[in-house]
Amino acid sequence: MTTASPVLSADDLWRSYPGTRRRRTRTEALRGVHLALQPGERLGLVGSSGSGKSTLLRCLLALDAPDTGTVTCAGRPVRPGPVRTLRWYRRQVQYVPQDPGSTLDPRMTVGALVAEPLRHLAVPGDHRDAVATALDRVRLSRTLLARRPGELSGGQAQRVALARALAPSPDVLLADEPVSGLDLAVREQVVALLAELSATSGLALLLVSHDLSVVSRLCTRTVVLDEGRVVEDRPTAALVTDPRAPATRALVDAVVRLPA
Ligand SMILES: Nc1ncnc2c1ncn2[C@@H]1O[C@H](COP(=O)(O)OP(=O)(O)OP(=O)(O)O)[C@@H](O)[C@H]1O
Repeated sequence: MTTASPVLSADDLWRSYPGTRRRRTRTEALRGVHLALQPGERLGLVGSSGSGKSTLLRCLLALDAPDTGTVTCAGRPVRPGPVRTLRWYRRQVQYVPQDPGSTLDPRMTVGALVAEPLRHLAVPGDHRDAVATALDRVRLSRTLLARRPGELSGGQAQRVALARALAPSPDVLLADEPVSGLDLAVREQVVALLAELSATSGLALLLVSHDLSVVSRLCTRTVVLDEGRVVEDRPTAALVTDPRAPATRALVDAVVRLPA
C-alpha cells in the first residue's frame, strides 16, 4: 500500500436523488464512497450501468455536491461554486469527455478549442505556445490548427479533446469512457497515448468505464462500484484474475464473452 498523499480523494461520499412520480423511493446513488488517486497513478473506476460512476465523476468534477462527505485536491476541499473560486481546481484537474464529436463546438477551430480552457482559466503565458505543446503531446499535426471538428476523424477529435484537457498542464485527468466511440485500431492508439502521457509526465489518470478490458490495459489499480458502494479496490491484475465481488465477476465475464 502506498503512503504518498493523494492528489485527489473522495472521503465517505453519499449522494441520493429524490423519488419521482413513477418511482417514489429515493435513489441512493453513492453510499459512503472512498477513493484516493495518488500522483501519477492510473486508477480505473468500473461498474455496471446505474452503479454510480457518473454521479461520482460529477462530484469529483465539482459539478455536483455530495449530500455528505468531501472531495479533496492536494489538501484543499473542493465543492461546486462560482467559476472564479474553482479556477485553481480546474487547472489541476481536467476532464476528457466521452464523445468529443458532440462536445466540441463545431464552429470553433482546433486552435481556438485547445486555447479555450487557457482563456477561461486565466492561465498566464503565451497561449499559442501552450496550444502547440498540447498538440505535440497528443501527436496531432499543427496543420490541423485551422480545421473545425466536422473536418476531423473520430480519433483526431478525441486527441483534440485530450489536447484541450492537457493545455492547462493539469496534474490529474478524469476521463469518461475516452475510447468507447472509437473503432478498434484508433482505440488502441488512444489507449497507448494515455499510457505514455501518464508514464512520461507524471499525470494521474482516473479512467471511468464499464469496460474492464480497456481499464485492465491502462490502470494499475481498479475500484469497482456496485449500487453506489465500492465493492473492490485492488491491483487490476489481481482483480481480473481473481474477482471477489459478484459485480466484478460480471464485468470480467462480459469481457470474456466479447468476440475477439
Ligand atoms: N438526476 C437523477 N435523478 C434521479 N436519479 C438519478 C439521477 N441521476 C442518476 N440517477 C440514478 O442514480 C443511480 C446512479 O446513476 P449514475 O448515472 O451515476 O450511474 P452510472 O454508473 O454512471 O450509469 P451509466 O454507466 O449507465 O452511465 C442510478 O440508479 C440512476 O438511475
